[in-house]
Amino acid sequence: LVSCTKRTKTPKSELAVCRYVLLLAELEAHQDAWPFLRPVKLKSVPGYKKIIKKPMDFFTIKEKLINNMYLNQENFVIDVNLVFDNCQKFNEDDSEIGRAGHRMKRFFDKRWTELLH
Ligand SMILES: Cn1cc(C(=O)NCCCNC(=O)c2ccc(F)cc2)ccc1=O
Repeated sequence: LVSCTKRTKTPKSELAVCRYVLLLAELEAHQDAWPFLRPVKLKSVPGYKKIIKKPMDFFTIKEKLINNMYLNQENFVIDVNLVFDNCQKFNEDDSEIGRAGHRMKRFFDKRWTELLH
């Protein structure tokens, strides 16, 4: 009889983690990813610390992935969307970083949908 205790992660969640790692690698490789690759330097970007309550970036997401901190897929998507929501909040749509954020969000939404089907 196969033991029913969950000694290891269920294969489903391992597949999900692979999907996140793949998708994150694609986000980081995107030509418009440069504003989002590392945490925004709060000392060198005036106003950012006050305006953005929950900073997030692709490097931080990768660390959370590696430390297995995304127990379900929602939290992964929530953090990725936080990167783009912060960007829209802090930057004019018609700015270098604002436009990069919109392009990255469109790219993510498309790939996320494709990977789910
Ligand atoms: C998302 N966001 C980012 C900034 C920001 O100033 N971000 C750093 C830009 C400079 N960073 C680079 O140019 C860079 C970073 C890593 C790399 F691998 C290559 C280039 C300001 C407001 C904001 O809302």
